[in-house]
Amino acid sequence: MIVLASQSPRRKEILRMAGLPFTVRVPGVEEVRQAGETAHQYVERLAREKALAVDALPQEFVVAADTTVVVDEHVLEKPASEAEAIGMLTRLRGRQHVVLTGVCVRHNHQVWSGVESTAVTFAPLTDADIQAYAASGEPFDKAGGYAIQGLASKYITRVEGCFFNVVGLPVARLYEMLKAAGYSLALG
Ligand SMILES: Cc1cn([C@H]2C[C@H](O)[C@@H](COP(=O)(O)OP(=O)(O)OP(=O)(O)O)O2)c(=O)[nH]c1=O
Repeated sequence: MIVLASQSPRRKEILRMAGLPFTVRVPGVEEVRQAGETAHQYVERLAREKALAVDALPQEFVVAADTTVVVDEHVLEKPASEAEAIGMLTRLRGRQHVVLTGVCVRHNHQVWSGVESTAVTFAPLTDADIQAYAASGEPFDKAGGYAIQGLASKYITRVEGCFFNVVGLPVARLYEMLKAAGYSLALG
């Protein structure tokens, strides 16, 4: 059985869509980037910490992830205010940025992890577009302040790489990691 160490509704939805049965155990991990840590190191470390922060039986496969948005070396996490969301979207509009998701599988004292990267391009949004989107409330529990699978979908002109990685879980890469760890769908 897969144990999803996440409270993200999007991560649950992606596992459900992929037909991977799971239960949820929510880790209590503080998401603070360490000085000098690259964005890749940050998301991979957090995914590992989340996977290690939940109890699991030897036969269970723990899955955890952490997503962040990087543009011009700036790491954009979840906006804490409408003003912060407006600032993020202003930085993202009319250009390409990268979404990184660190993903971790833990099984029987063994840990596998990696970072999947997807390039996303935004249309040139007007200030009015950005203000309306920020006022929608959608940005607030999303890294980078947008949801490619939500209202922001009408603003995304190009995706290069795994789409589900942007939403929060690179499910094809995760499935390869699960199989490498000995997971089989027949196990349920
Ligand atoms: C970029 C982007 C992010 N997101 C979401 C996915 C994640 O839920 C969130 C990134 O925050 P995370 O800190 O990775 O995850 P989380 O806090 O939501 O959940 P947990 O730590 O318990 O696993 O942003 C989207 O839903 N759509 C998008 O387009």
